[in-house]
Amino acid sequence: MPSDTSPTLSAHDEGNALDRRGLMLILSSPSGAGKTTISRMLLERDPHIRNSVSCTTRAPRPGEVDGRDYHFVGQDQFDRMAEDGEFLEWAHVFGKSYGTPKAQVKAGLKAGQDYIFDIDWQGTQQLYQKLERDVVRIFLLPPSIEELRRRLTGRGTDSAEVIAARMERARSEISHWDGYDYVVVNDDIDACFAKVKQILASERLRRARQTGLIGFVRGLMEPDDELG
Ligand SMILES: Nc1ncnc2c1ncn2[C@@H]1O[C@H](COP(=O)(O)OP(=O)(O)OP(=O)(O)O)[C@@H](O)[C@H]1O
Ligand SMILES: Nc1nc2c(ncn2[C@@H]2O[C@H](COP(=O)(O)O)[C@@H](O)[C@H]2O)c(=O)[nH]1
Repeated sequence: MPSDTSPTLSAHDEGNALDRRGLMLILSSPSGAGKTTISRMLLERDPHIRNSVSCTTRAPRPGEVDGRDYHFVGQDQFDRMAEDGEFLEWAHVFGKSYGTPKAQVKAGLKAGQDYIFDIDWQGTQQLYQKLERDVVRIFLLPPSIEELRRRLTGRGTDSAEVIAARMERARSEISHWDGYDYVVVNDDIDACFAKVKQILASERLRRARQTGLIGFVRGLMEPDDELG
């Protein structure tokens, strides 16, 4: 029998697992490749992961909700927050400012909470420099440049000018693919989602994240009273 101080198996993730530290799942891609779609699918289906809601100075798109999709802030407020060190990372993207608020994430990770980040390569590098062991980096690629244009146009949320600017940046965004742990081509959405889920499931099982393992293994290795 394990002693009183041995950890018990706790309900965590799918099925029972040991207590563990949370992880930061980063999704990056050229604009329109499918980060938001995959993030939403994950958030709807997996109760153990939360969205890291960024601040941005860009205007809301139709259907976007303040506080859920982004915190929409003015440039002055964003600059003040950056100056006060309120961001884990921040960057200028497509002429606007975007940043990840620090609040919650650090404490959440310690308590075993996972977070999903839809951020660009600049933010990914900053998070990796600060929290390397917590970060899992996935880059999504479109099946072709033509399909990327079709998706940006078909989304119907941006002006022709905005779409042209994002297409113009697509190749330079794609050039950062090799700064990621995993690269997934988002051709079929369900197949892509299945791969992202597989990555998440494996990363949750990493030994270094399983903070309950040391005590659990110690308990297993204690002498068995019944054997004498
Ligand atoms: N595998 C797919 N097949 C077809 N359409 C897709 C697929 N994945 C995403 N889409 C569609 O492509 C459009 C762009 O997707 P989404 O908004 O998720 O991209 P994004 O990478 O988050 O873009 P941004 O960086 O501009 O926010 C959406 O209309 C979405 O429904
Ligand atoms: N470095 C950061 N990049 C971010 C953040 N939030 C979003 N993004 C990236 O910006 C572009 C454009 O996003 P959109 O919603 O305007 O289409 C995209 O690549 C996002 O991943 C952030 O907090 N930090």
